[in-house]
Amino acid sequence: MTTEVKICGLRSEPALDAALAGGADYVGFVFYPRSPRNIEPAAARALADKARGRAKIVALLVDPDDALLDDVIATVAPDIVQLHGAETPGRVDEIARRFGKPVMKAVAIATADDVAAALEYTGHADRILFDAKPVPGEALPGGNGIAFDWQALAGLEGRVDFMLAGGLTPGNVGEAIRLTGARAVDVSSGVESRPGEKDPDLIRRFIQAAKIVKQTT
Ligand SMILES: O=C(O)c1ccccc1N[C@@H]1O[C@H](COP(=O)(O)O)[C@@H](O)[C@H]1O
Repeated sequence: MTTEVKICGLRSEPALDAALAGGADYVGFVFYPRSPRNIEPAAARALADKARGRAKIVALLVDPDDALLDDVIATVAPDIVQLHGAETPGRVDEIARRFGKPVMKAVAIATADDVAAALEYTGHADRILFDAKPVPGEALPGGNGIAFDWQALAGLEGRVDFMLAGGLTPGNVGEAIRLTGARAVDVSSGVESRPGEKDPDLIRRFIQAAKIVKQTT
């Protein structure tokens, strides 16, 4: 079994093509106007249609209301909804029920206590995404290219279905997988030449570096 890879914040065909050719398992689209990776639902639909059946399509939203979810889900038809805001377990349930899509809930991590607190989403979200806690005053709730101390996830391997994110790059993703036992990894900034500008070669290198690591179980 190889590590699953999600390439997030796609906005162009060359970047999508690199993700698909490299063997990405998930491709993510960001629906958050403050992000340099924000994409309109209609533009995401065109890219998603090219990826459909080859990689799972993930719609990333931050504290979305039902109207935005209605629009994104009707237009893009994602396979998975990624919630990257302050959504409560109750709101996760509500969204999963109303839209009938698997939900991945992102949780901001700095310490092992944050990991323990994140487990409140077990039984609500289909998967938990561990991302670095943004530094206070940071512009975005995610996509900042910062890593957290992976030791915070010690002991979690095999007990919780999680995806690892935050500051991953082609250079550090192998070590991150080995240290945490992550079965799935997610990247945005680490495969960009500047915020919002994906680099096809970095995408290819990231997927290769993640997939080469042997999963032990
Ligand atoms: O990518 C964004 O712009 C973004 C905006 C708002 C919330 C989350 C966002 N991205 C997600 O953040 C993590 C970590 O990204 P990075 O690799 O450290 O840049 C990842 O899950 C992205 O999908």
